[in-house]
Amino acid sequence: MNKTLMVQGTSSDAGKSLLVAGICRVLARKGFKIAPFKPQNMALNSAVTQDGGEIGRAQAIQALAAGVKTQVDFNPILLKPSSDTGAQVIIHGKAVSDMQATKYHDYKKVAMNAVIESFERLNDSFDCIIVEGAGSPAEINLREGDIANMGFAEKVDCPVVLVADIDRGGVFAQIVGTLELLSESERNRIVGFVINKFRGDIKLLESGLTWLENKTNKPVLGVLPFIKGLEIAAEDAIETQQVITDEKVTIVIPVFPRISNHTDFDSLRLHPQINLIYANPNKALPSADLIILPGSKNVRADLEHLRKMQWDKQIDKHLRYGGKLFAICGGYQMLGHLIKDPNGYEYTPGQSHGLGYLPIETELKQDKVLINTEYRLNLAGRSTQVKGYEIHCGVSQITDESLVKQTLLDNANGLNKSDGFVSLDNQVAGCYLHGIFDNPEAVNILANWLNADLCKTEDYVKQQLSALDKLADACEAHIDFNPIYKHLNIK
Ligand SMILES: NC(=O)CC[C@H](N)C(=O)O
Repeated sequence: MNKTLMVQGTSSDAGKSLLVAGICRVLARKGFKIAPFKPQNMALNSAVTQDGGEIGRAQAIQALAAGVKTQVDFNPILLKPSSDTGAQVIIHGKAVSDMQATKYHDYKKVAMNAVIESFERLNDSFDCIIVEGAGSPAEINLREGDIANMGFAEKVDCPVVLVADIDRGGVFAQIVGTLELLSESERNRIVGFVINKFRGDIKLLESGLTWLENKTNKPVLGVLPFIKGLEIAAEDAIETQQVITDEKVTIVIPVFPRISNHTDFDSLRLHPQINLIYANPNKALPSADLIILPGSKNVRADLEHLRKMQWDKQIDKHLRYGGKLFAICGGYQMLGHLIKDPNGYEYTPGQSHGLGYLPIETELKQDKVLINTEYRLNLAGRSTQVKGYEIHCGVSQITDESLVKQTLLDNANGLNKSDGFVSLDNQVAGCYLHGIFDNPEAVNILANWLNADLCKTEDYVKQQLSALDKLADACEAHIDFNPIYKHLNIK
C-alpha cells in the first residue's frame, strides 16, 4: 500500500521545500511518524545529521517540522557546487568525490541505487514519506536517467502534487505547460495542484481555478496565501528581508561566489536592532561596525575573489578605523597566514596566503569533520554556552600563541577542547562553529564586543518551530487534506 507523496514544482523556488515542511508538520501534529525525503539536492547550505552525516538544510528543517531526528537517508544525494561546472558529491552523508557535471550525468545510475536504498530504509520505519522534487519535472533535457523528479516518482510509483508560485504571474501557463511536457504516465501521477503565495481576493481567482480543473481534469487542492514574515531557513537562496525598528549595529557579510551556510546569519538578520547587509559580490564593501567573513565551499578561490574585489584593502581600512572582523569556518581559515591544499581537494593543488590577522595555518585534508557540538563562547569579557555544528576538511594550527589574546570557544561538551581565537588587539575573531548566533545570548555578546547593547531576542530554533506551526496552520486552513490522506492511505 502506498504511503509516499511527492511534491514537485513548476519551477525552482515555487514553494516545494515549504509545502513539504508544512505537510510534515500537519501530519506530525496528528501523531504520524513522518520522514521528509529529497532524493537529490543541490545546495551549499547543509546540516550535520544526528547520525553523523551531511544533508541539505531544507531536509533538516523538514525533520524539525516532523519532530524526528535528522538522518542521512532524508537526503541521500547532496551536490555541493564548488565551481561553475563541478560539485562535491555527497552520498549517504559522506563526500565521495568531486565531479564535473557531465560526468555526474553518467553517474546517475549509481546515485539512483543509493536513493532507493535510503528510500527503502525509510519505508520500513516511518508511517509516511513526504518527498520533495528538485527544480521542475519539465526539464526535458534532464529527463533521461532522472532521479530527482519524475524519474524517482515512476521508480517508486508514488502520486505527485504540483506546486506553482502565483506571485510572479503565469501560474496557469506554468501548470498546463508542465503537464504538456510530461509523458502520459507521469501526467497521470499528478493528483492535484497547490497554488502558492496568493495575495488578494480569492474570488478573483476562482474562475481561473475552475478553468484549470476543467482543462486538466485534476483538482486544485489549495491556494496558500502569501504568508508575510514567515521566516523559515532558506534552502540556498540568500534571504535579505528584515524589519529594523531601532538600528544600533550594522553588520556586513561579503558574499563570496561559493559562500556556504549563510543561514548562520539569519538570527542576526532577524534582530530588530541589527542592520545586516549582504555585500554584493561585485561591489565595494559598505561601511559597517562589523564585517563577518562567512563559510566557503572553495576557500582559496573565494580568497582570490576577495582580493580581486580589493575587499582585503577595504577590510584593512575598516580595522584601522576601529571596526571589528569576525569569521566562521572558511572565512576563519582566510584570517590565517596560509591555506594549504597540496592534494587539490578543494581547488587546484597548491597553497594561498591568507589575510594574516590570526597566527594560524590551515591544511585541507581528505576527511571531513562533521559534528554537532557545544562550546563555551568567550568574547568581550563575557561567556555563554553555544550549540552549533562543524563541516570542514581544513585543520587549523596555531603558529604563535603569544600573538592571540584568548581562545574564542572552549570547554567543548565539557571537554578540554577549544576552537578559534581572538586577536591580541581584540579586533579580530574567528572559529569553525556554524550556528553560533542561534543562541540569543551569543548575539548580545557579539554586540557587546562592538560596544553596543541590544535587546534579547527569541532562541532561533524556537522561532523556527513557531514559524513551522504558522505554516502548518495555513496549510490546514487552505489545503484540502482529505485527498492527501487518501493517497497516503491514512485517516
Ligand atoms: N563550511 C566551510 O566554510 C568549509 C571551509 C572549507 N571549505 C573546508 O572544508 O575546510
